Amino acid sequence: TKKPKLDMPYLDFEDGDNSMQRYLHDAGSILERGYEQYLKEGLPFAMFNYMDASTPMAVIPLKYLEEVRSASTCKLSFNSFLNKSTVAKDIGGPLVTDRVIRVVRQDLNRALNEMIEPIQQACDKVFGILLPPSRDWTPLNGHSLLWPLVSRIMARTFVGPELWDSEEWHAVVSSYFHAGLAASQRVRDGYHPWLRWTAKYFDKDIKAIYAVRRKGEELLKPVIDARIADARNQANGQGPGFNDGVRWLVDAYRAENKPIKAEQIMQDEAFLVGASVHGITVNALSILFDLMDRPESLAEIQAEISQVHAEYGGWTRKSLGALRVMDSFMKESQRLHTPQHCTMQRRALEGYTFKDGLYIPAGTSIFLPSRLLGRDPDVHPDGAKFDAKRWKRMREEGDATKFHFASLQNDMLPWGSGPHACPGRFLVQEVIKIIFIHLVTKYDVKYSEGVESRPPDYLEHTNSIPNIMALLLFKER
Ligand code: HEM
Repeated sequence: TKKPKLDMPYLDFEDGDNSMQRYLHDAGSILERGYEQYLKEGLPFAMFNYMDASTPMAVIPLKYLEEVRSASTCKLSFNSFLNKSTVAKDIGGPLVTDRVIRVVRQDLNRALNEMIEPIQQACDKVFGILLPPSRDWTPLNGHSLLWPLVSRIMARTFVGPELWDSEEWHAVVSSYFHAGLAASQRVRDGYHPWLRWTAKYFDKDIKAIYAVRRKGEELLKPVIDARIADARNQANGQGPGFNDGVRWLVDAYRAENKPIKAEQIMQDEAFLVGASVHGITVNALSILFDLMDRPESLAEIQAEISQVHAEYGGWTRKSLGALRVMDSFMKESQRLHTPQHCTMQRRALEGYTFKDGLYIPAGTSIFLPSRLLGRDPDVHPDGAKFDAKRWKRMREEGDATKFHFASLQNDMLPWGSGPHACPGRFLVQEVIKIIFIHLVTKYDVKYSEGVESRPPDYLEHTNSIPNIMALLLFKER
């Protein structure tokens, strides 16, 4: 018997230009049309999937959220979606595993309190180097400031004290990330799925990935040995001496009785870098642009920082939690400018039928709307307006435990939802707050000559990335 096909309307560009380039830079306009025409009516639609040309994307409405959330990972899989769309296996990139997810969800979140101080030290050092004391305005784009800063913060968290500030390590991380992006795009666009395994023999970026992996393994080996020794010492009643990603990974492999290999730990670290550095960088930059456009909010946030600091005497998770104006501003910025148009992506590992009969064939990936949901005025009152204190008011007038930057909500999905919701979101919340405490208390920031407000986002398939290359001017206050 013939297998059922994806049964939903298919949207493409109505003017007939359906080139890959068009999907790379303009897919958002199809999503906008589909959101208004179908999703808001509770109906799904399909469109070309730039990340996997073999099957269309199935974009489904919010009414399926609960079912997607609770579907078994053997049927609707986030890991499979990610591994397939990054073509990680064919380019030698890192695969997401349940183990590495567990490390973030359990070990990282347990350690968050202890991370606050090292994150502040990383900020002190990197700001000091990139924006040294000067009476003049220093030009720097958002990427040049935030990438090295966030990369060091994440290295302190996931690698530990030995390599967090190592130029060699950061060169490995940066080369791996950039070669990975280039290779995955070229292999997706240029190789038939059956022939992708051959790309490693020809593609210069894949060769670069294997080379930086080896370099990274060399750097990690002494760190891994120190963590194995630390775990042994702890078993004998001493320590622990380390609380970082390499130690958590070593513990995870030991608990499973699996060999501890530098090769695998390097790949786990690469996944953690990929999941965190770019996302935090663009989220922080987006908030910075929104803040520069609202001097009255900036002044309120500066006043809140000094009042909370005076009250608590320093920065801990508790005092960071008391920055309610800042938290609300961050969340409002994320509501309007979350980079991902869609989240809750899952790949159907077998044919999947929703309760109302909607059928998703094996191999098809589903997506839920995130950015357009956040902007929808029927979902968020006065949805087009940047209302800086929207979420602070909701906490005061409604439930004080909800509506934080890292809270999960059904009416906006920047972190996804349910058991697979982003486990790194609490770290993101604290990191962005610490970065802004440094930035707005120590520096004035303005746009370069001729730019009045937030520059337009870059559109990249179903993502809208804040303009990381726009030049900003910084001066010590
Ligand atoms: C602003 C930055 C970030 C954003 C916007 C973001 C967003 C997301 C989203 C939308 C998901 C999918 C959730 C779902 O489908 O239900 C996810 C998953 C995940 N994120 Fe993040 N994330 C960010 C930063 C981080 C960081 C810093 C880490 C690591 C520390 C991290 C680790 C993960 C992991 C491990 C998963 C997979 C969870 C699972 O499948 O159970 N993310 N993230």
